[in-house]
Formats: sequence, C-alpha cells, structure tokens
Amino acid sequence: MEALLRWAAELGVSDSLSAPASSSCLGRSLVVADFPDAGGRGFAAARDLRRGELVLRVPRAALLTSDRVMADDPRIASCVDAHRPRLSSIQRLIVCLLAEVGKGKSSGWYLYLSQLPTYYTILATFNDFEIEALQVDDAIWVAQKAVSAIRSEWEEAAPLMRELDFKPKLLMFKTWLWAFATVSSRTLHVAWDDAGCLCPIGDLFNYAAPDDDTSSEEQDTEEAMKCQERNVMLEEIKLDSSSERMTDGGYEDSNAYCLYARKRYRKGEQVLLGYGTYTNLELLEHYGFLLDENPNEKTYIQLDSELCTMGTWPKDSLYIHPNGHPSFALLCALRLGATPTNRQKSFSHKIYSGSMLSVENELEVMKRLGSKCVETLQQLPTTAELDGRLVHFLRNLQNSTNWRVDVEQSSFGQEFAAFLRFHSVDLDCTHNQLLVRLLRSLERWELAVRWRCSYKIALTKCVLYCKRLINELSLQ
Ligand SMILES: C[S@@+](CC[C@H](N)C(=O)[O-])C[C@H]1O[C@@H](n2cnc3c(N)ncnc32)[C@H](O)[C@@H]1O
Repeated sequence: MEALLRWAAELGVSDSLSAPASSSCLGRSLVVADFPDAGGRGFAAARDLRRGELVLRVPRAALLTSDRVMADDPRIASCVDAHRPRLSSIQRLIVCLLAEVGKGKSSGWYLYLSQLPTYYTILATFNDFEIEALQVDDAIWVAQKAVSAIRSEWEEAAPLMRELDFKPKLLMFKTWLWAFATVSSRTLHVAWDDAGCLCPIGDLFNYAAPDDDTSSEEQDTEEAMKCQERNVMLEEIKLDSSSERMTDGGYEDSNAYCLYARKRYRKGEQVLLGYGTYTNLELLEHYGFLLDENPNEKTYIQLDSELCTMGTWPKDSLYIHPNGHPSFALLCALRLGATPTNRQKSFSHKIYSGSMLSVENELEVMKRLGSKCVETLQQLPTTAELDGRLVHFLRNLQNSTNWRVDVEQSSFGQEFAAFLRFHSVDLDCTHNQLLVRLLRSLERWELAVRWRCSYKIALTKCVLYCKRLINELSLQ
C-alpha cells in the first residue's frame, strides 16, 4: 500500500489542497484503515473534517480509462478501435483493464492493479446454489440475468482479446467476471465515457446510503458556507439540500476528480461516499454487499397485473418501505383497485392526491395488502426467524477452526450437506479448515440468506402495519 500511495503522490493525487508529500498522497485528511463491519479497507479521517471540505483530489493523469490505456499503447488502440462498433464502453474498459493486468510489472498501473481485491461477491459471481438461496423469484431472475448478460459480453469480446494475444488465464470467463466486478464496483462517473473511470485511491471509499446524514444537513450548512468561502475548490459545490450531490464529488474543470466530505467527521471515523441511491438487491448486484439499515430499500411483491396497469404509477414505484408501510404509489394503486370500476373516475382526483377514500375502502386495501404479504411469506420455503439463525451459523462457519463440530452442533446439517454436495466435496475428504473455494461460497450464501431474511422482515412488518390499521379503522 505504501508503494501505491507514493506512486499516487507522484501523479499528483492529494488529500489536501497543497501538493502531496513525495512519500504519500494521504495523511492530511485521510488515512487508509480497516473497518471489518463496514466495508473492510476504507478511509478514516486523519483529523476532524468539516462538511463540504475537499478530502481527495485525483488528477486526470491518475485515472484509468480505456482512452488513457489506448493513448499509451497504440497496439491496444488499433485492435480496440477495430472492434469498437461491436463492443460497449464497459466491454472496452474491461479489455483495457485486462490488457494492463497481462503486462504484469511492466504496466504503468501495476501498483494500483496489485492492490485490487482478488475476488468479489457481486450477484453475477453467485453459482446456482447461491442464486437459489435468494428464494424470491424476482431476485433469482435478476441474478440469472446478470450472469447470462456478462457471459454474452465475454463471448462478444473474446475475438478482440485473442487478437491482443491474451494469455489463456486472461481469456477465461472467471477472469472476465473479476474484471467486470472491478469495473462495476469501483468506477466513478465521468462525462466523456459511459463506463466511467477507475480512480486509484479514490476507489478506497466505502459506501453509506446518500440520505442517512440529512439530519445534520441544516446545522452543517452554515459551517459549510464558511468553509466554501475559504476554499476556492468548493466554488462548484451546491450546498442546498435540494441539489445534494449524489456522489459527493465529481470530475471538475480543474481536470481532476474531486471528492468532498458529505458530513462532519471526527478524527478516526470512517469517511464514506454515497455512490448513489440503491436498494439492497441493487447493492448486491453492482457492489456485492448489503446494508443492514438501508433507507433506500424497496420490497416488491407480486401484484395482480390489473393493479400494475390501472393507474399511471410506474411499476417500480409500487413497493413496501423497510418499516412495512406501502409506498405512496402502492397505497394509491390499492385504493383505486378497491374502488368499484364505475366509481374510479369520479374518485381519481382524491386517489391521486393520496387521500383516504372511505373507511370501507381503506379496510379493504389493508386486508388485501396484508393477505398478499401473508401469502407471499407462506410460499417461501423458510421463515425470517430460521434465516436469521442460518446467517448466524454461516458467519460462525467462516471463522471456524473445526467446521465439523460446528455443523454437528447446529441444526443446519442438511443444508450444509446440500452445500457440500453442490460443490462435489466429500465430507470425509476435507480438512478442519474449509477450502478457500468453500469459504467464498459460504460468504455469498450468507449474503443471499441475509437478503431474503430482510425481504421477509419487511413483509412481516407490512402485515403488522395492516393489522394495526384494520384495528384502528374498525373502531371508527
Ligand atoms: C469502491 S470499493 C471501496 C473500497 C474497498 N473496501 C476496498 O478494499 O478496496 C467498493 C467495495 O467496498 C465494499 N463496501 C463498500 N461499502 C461497504 C459497506 N458499507 N458495507 C460493506 N461493504 C462495503 C464492497 O465490497 C464494495 O464493492
């Protein structure tokens, strides 16, 4: 890591407005630290940071984009250009990334590449067993679609990679998947390339959902304004909450990627970035992790097709919040659905404004929603309670020094036997320590079970919400 920080400093990467010290690009605003429960390797504040303060500047010279790789290597450029019409910008970036990986120590990006994760847990890396463990059809479909899309993209890019004389290992699907996951989970947006850029050092920020710091917004605005006056680099930042930057930074006129503190941080606290507004399934798909508390989580249930088409609400606006409440659009759609067809038109104004129509209508809405959730929960093979215990078991197993004992003492012997069967591992042939391949699969299995568990918890909360409202309305 020291060598990477020195290399980045030479390219002008800095965590302060002044030029970096030659030995490291960090130390004045940020330091690399480990946060085992919140993303692993990330950044800690090197001192107290103000909201809106510039914390990292990465000049264009340090950004890895396909343009940059091609500009530095005419052979890659001519091959990629010849295939350009058939390949997407993401496929081109992946090929350029792999071409640099193939150069080994002679790549200008070697120090950066050697610090990248060796494996990822995005949905596309899930095998059939792990995908099945998601249990919910929509999620299974998303995972299967992700795997098949990436496989076709790899097949499309194979002729170009062969033309570039990639070594056999670099031509493998497994390697493509690694590169895809690198691009998916680490690129930052730039205007000139849809694939974005790989941003050395800038990609060490872990994620926090964009709106979990809004409470501190007002109190911080004054401070941020003062900070803005002092800091010429902040001229571009819009500090009012309505125009809050989603990514806490961007590529600016100064020809550099600039990243800012999204809130006040105390020294030692993890400095986080809001990559965007994602549900947990989207976080899993693009970044390979889940948030226990995700304010942007949306839980979808199978609704009657009539209900989805009868109003003007987009299908993805019909969901349940993490606290179990139906979204505004779902509530409106349910109210419309519970209104006799001949009266829907006359009530439409009231429905679209979000008003309750009548006690009878609202009772019907809550009954329908509650039973839909109960029905959905009953169709799933396990309960949230059991899933919670399975998560606990899978976590223990990943840190176990004698997995046999842990499995024997648990009530998940059958599930674990199915897992070993899927991996064609004989129970007697393994050592006390599980194979790395199995440990990684356990990690993904745990993610799948955590996801389905939180799905069921949201539906259970929705059932309770409906019951409570039914009770209250019945008393009126
Ligand atoms: C841009 S990288 C951040 C740096 C990364 N931790 C590293 O060591 O290189 C994004 C990845 O970090 C992890 N990550 C980021 N935020 C996280 C969070 N809040 N919880 C768990 N994992 C997180 C995920 O693996 C994600 O794909």
